[in-house]
Parts: sequence; C-alpha cells; structure tokens
Amino acid sequence: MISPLISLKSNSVLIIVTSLLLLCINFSIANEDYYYYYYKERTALYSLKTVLNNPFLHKVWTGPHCHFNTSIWYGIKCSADGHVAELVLENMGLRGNISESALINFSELSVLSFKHNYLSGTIMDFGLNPKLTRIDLSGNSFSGQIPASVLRLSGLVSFLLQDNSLTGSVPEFNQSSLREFNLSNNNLSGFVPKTTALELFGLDSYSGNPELAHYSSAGSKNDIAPSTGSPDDKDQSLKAILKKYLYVLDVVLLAVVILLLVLYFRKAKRLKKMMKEEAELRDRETKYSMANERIKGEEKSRDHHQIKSVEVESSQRLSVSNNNNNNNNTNGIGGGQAERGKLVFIHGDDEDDKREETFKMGDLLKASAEGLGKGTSGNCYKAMMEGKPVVVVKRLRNLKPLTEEEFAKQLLLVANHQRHPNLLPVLAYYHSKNEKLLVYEYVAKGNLFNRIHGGRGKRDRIPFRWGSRLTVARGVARALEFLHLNTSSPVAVPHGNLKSTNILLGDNDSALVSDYGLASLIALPVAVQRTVSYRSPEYQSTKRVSKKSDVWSFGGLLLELLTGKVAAYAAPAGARGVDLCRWVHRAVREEWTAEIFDGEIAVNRRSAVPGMLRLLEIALRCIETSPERRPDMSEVVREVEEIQLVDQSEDEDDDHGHSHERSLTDDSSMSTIASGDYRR
Ligand SMILES: Nc1ncnc2c1ncn2[C@@H]1O[C@H](COP(=O)(O)OP(=O)(O)OP(=O)(O)O)[C@@H](O)[C@H]1O
Repeated sequence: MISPLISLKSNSVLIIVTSLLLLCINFSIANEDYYYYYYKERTALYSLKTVLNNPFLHKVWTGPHCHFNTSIWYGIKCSADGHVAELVLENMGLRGNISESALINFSELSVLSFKHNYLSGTIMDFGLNPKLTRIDLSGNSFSGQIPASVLRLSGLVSFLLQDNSLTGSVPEFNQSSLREFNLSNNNLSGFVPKTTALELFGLDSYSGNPELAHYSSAGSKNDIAPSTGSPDDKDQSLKAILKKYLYVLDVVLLAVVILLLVLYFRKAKRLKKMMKEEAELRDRETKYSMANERIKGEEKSRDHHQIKSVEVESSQRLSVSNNNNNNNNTNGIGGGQAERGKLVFIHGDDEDDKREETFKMGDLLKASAEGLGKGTSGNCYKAMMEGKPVVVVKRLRNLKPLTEEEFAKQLLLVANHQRHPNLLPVLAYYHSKNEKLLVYEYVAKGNLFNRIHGGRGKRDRIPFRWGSRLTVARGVARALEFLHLNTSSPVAVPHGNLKSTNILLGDNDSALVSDYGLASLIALPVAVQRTVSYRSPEYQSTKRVSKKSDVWSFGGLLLELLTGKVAAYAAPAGARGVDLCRWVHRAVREEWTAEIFDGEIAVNRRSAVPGMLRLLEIALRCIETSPERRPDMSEVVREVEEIQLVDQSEDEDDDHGHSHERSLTDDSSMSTIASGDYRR
C-alpha cells in the first residue's frame, strides 16, 4: 500500500523538480535577455547621444536610463519592465546624422518624436519596433525614402514626416488605427496609394510634394519589401522568437506542474483513504477474530464449567434463593409451578417422600463442574459443591417449544415414576427462557457401558461376573416393568432410550435406570436420533414408540450383558458396535452358541451356565421382530427372577476340571435355543 504512494511521490517529485529547473533556466534566460536588451538600449542611447552631441544631453543622459517605469534621462519614458517606451526630443536644435538602424534596439518603443530639430540622414528602419504608435520626425532634414517597414506597424496612430526632404513614393499605408498622417513639404513622387487608411486624409497631408499625385487611380504597385536586416537583426528576431517559445514552454510547464500536483494530491488522498479503510478492515477483522476467540473460549469454558454460564443469566434475572418451602403444591412437585429462575426440587406426593433440599441454586452456580458426556438431549456435568452432595446437572437442549407450565407438567409425570429403587430420581429442575436444567444424584460407580466394556485387557480391570450381570438385568427389568405398569401416570411413558450408558450402577451392582421420560420433552427429529426404541423393527411401520419397543431395547441390553459386545444401535459416539441381534441369531443358528458369551462372565463356573442360557433365551424372545411375539415386561421380570443367582463367591472359584466352552456345549439347553424352542 505504501510502495505505490512512494513511487508516485518520487515520480511526481522528479517531474516537479525537472519542471522547476526548466523554469529556473527559463527565468535566467529571460533575465539574461532583460540585461542584454537593457544594455543594448543603453548602448544605442549612448550612440545617439554621441551623434547628437548636445551639451545638455551629455549632462543629463548618465546613469541607468530606466528603473522600471521611471527614468531620470531627459526625453525618455520607460515601460513597466524597464525598457524605453518613449523617446521625445523636440525643439532642441539637435543636429546630426541619425543612422537607419538607430532604433533597432528599442523593441518596446511606442512613441518617437524628434520634431523641429536639424536632424539628417534617412528615416530609421522600424522593423524591430512593432509597438510604435506615434512617429513624429517633422521639421528636420531627413532624406531618402520612407521605409517600407512602417507598413508593419499595425498599431500606428500618428505618422508625421512633413517638412523634410524625403523622396520616393508613398507606401501603401492601410492601418485602420491611423488618425494623423502628414507627408507634406517633401520631395515625394508618384501617386498617393488609394487605401482605406489613406483615404481619410486630405490634400494637406501631401501638399508641398511637387511630383506627388494625390490619388493613384492605377493603384500603386509599391511592394512592401521585407526587411532584409543585418545579421544582428536576424539574431534579434531569432531571439525574439525563441523568447516567445520559451514563454509558451513556461506556461505549459507550469500547467504540467499544477496538473501533476493536483493529480498527486488527489491520488495521495485516495491512497490515504484506502489505507485508512484497510486499517479499519484489519481492525474489524482483528476485533472479529478476537470476538471469535472469546466466543470459542466461552464455549470451551461453558463446556467445562457449564453451570457457571447459568450464573450470568441467573444472577442478572433470577433470584438465587431456591428452596421453595411452599407446600401448597397439589401436583407433587415441590413448590408447584417453577418460579422463574429458581431451582425447583421434585418431591413425591406423600410427606415421607420429601427430599431434603440440601443446596440452593447459588451453591450450584459456585460449584466446580466436570463434563461427563454429550448426549443428544443435552450435556451432563458433575457438579461439586463445597460441603454438599455431588450432583449431576443435565443441561437440556433440542427441547420442544414448551412453556414453563408444560415443562413442569412433563416433569410431574417423571416425578410420579421416579419412586422405584431401580430408577434414578430427578432431584430438581431449573427453567428459564434460555436454560433448562435437570439435577440428579451423582452415581459414583458410573454406567453399565463402561462396566462391560471399559478397561478390557488392562490389569486393573475388575471382572464383571455373571452374578453382577444378572443383578443388573433384574434391576433394569423391574424398573421397566414399573414404568410400564405405573397407572398413576395420565400418559403411558415408555422409556424410549434404554441403553447401557443410561444404566448407572449403584451399590451392590443395583441398576439405576436414568434418562427416562425425556422423550416427551425432546423435539421429534432429535428424539428419533437419540431414542433407541426408534431403532426397533416395528418403528419403520408404526412410527410409534411403545412399551414393546422398550422390551426390544431390553433384549438388546441383555445381549450386550451376555456377549460383552457393543450393540451398534446403542453405541455411544466413538464406539464401534455390531448388529447384536443378527450376530446372536446367526451364532445360535450355526450352533456356535458357546462363543456368544463373554469369556469374563463365569470363567470356569459350570453352575452359572443354565442361568446364562436362560437369560439368552429371554433376550432372544425380547428381540423378536414382531412386537406381538415379544413378552411384556412383567413376564420378563418373572422369568429373569426365576433364574437362580449363584453364590457370588462361586464366580471367583477356579474349576480346573471343566473348561468354559465345554460347560456350555455340554449343556442340553443349547439344543433348545438352537432349535428355536425357547419361545413359549
Ligand atoms: N447421575 C449420574 N451419575 C453418574 N453418571 C451419569 C449420571 N447421569 C448421566 N451420567 C453419565 O453421563 C454421561 C452423559 O449422559 P447423557 O445422558 O447426557 O448422554 P448419553 O446417555 O450418552 O446419551 P443420551 O443423550 O442418548 O442419553 C453418560 O456416560 C452417563 O452414563
């Protein structure tokens, strides 16, 4: 951006300097001209003084003859630029023979008068006195012809040459400016030319010329001879022409300089503007990227400290005091309708079920948070408050556009479902225009997915044995049964998203099913993405989530428990899964059932095998393609509970006499499963 400005600047400066240099040269030439002409005039005046030889003139014609337009020399007037403009020496009794070239150095001369003296010689050449307007040489003794150069005096007003001894013809004067004209009393001859200018003057102007006829009827053929001039004259005229050109050049150069300056300043202004705009743009970009960075930073810190971001909104608009002890709540939700900005604790209907409101929104806002994971319905954060129980905050997103009342109503349904030992209760919720939060107890042992798949092959992995898996299966079955049978709910709410990451592990491997009841809050397109039940075969035709689709999901969960393989439809982001239903069906069909079970289940426990096969059988019935052929959850619970829970310590025993594979293949149940007779 700067370089064009510099190049423009340097070019312009070069041109300006050159132009100024030329102007200086011109000026010095002009100056030199001035002095040249000044001294030439002076020399001519001195020559004239010598010729005239007049004591008076000798006395007064000294020093500089012109100082600008003033002169101390007698008979001389100067022009503004210090040249002789008038030469008037009248009635002084002057004598002398004036040369023809006596006036050639007076280029500015406009008035010449030597009238009434005794001067002789020929009439001077006026070829280099173009400004002459008045010539009065009357009353002298001039002889010879009237020079043709008088015809070139275009501004001639007065021409008085009477009373001399002139001979020859009258030149063809035709200057329209001519007002006074007298050639009387000379020895002129021929005809007075018939020109418009001369027609103005009568006989008096020609009288006293015996051989001169007043009008030339034939018209004079007097050619105006061009001034031949001396070499010096030629030099003068050349100089005059050169001077004229130099003036023109000066004007042109000056115009160029002005033009360049104008262009330079305009371009500089434009460049300055462009640079300013560019700087502004850069400034804006910097601000924009800084803002972007800031937003990114904010997003990042929101991810890590999500709860903190609520603080801004809450502290601005919301009261942090939360514990609503108002018991006029008929719906079972603590405090009835959520007051704007308050954390609303969810209680059961009866007094016994009242939760202790051990923390407030303010505590939550101050808590340090740790991200647990990004679900499709929102992100989960572990919130650690000082001196308070650790909780999990689920920041909901992709919600249906529900009003606060509708949101509270849906949570009421959840609240009514929550009082079961295998369902993770929602402790509280928070609702504002921009923020919807659910608060849960924190379950330290984590989720079933990590228990099955986490740390495989690592030495510190605690094996997940058959007894624990069966306990989990029972707990989940009971929780689902509870959800499906809950008649107190005005709307039947299937879980809709049953999968191993939504099953948390409490004490003694008790299952805590979470994430239930959210399907009614989430916008449908997102719900389709997240909800495992939507992947059930019948969803393609019915487009509805049902209790039977929950059964299908439960079947899938049992397969995951038994095989230790990740189910593709329920795999969290980043985990690759297999189509467990197809895989297991194939294994059963091809009678390599022994390979179905996770090697870690019961390393060498023969006693566990019947239960495992029984659970596999139940799982296969749950994943029947036709929903009608699937058992309902009550049936499933009964069957799962019939499976004998082997002594936990047996899980750990080593039975070196029987290999795991042999135990399974030897079992007669295998043939039952393979033949498909597990269906009741
Ligand atoms: N109360 C809790 N205690 C401990 N861990 C929890 C608790 N609630 C959720 N988690 C864990 O936090 C993680 C994120 O859960 P979240 O429900 O947001 O996503 P998801 O279960 O992976 O997917 P989806 O949104 O489909 O349910 C999961 O690993 C989940 O097991």
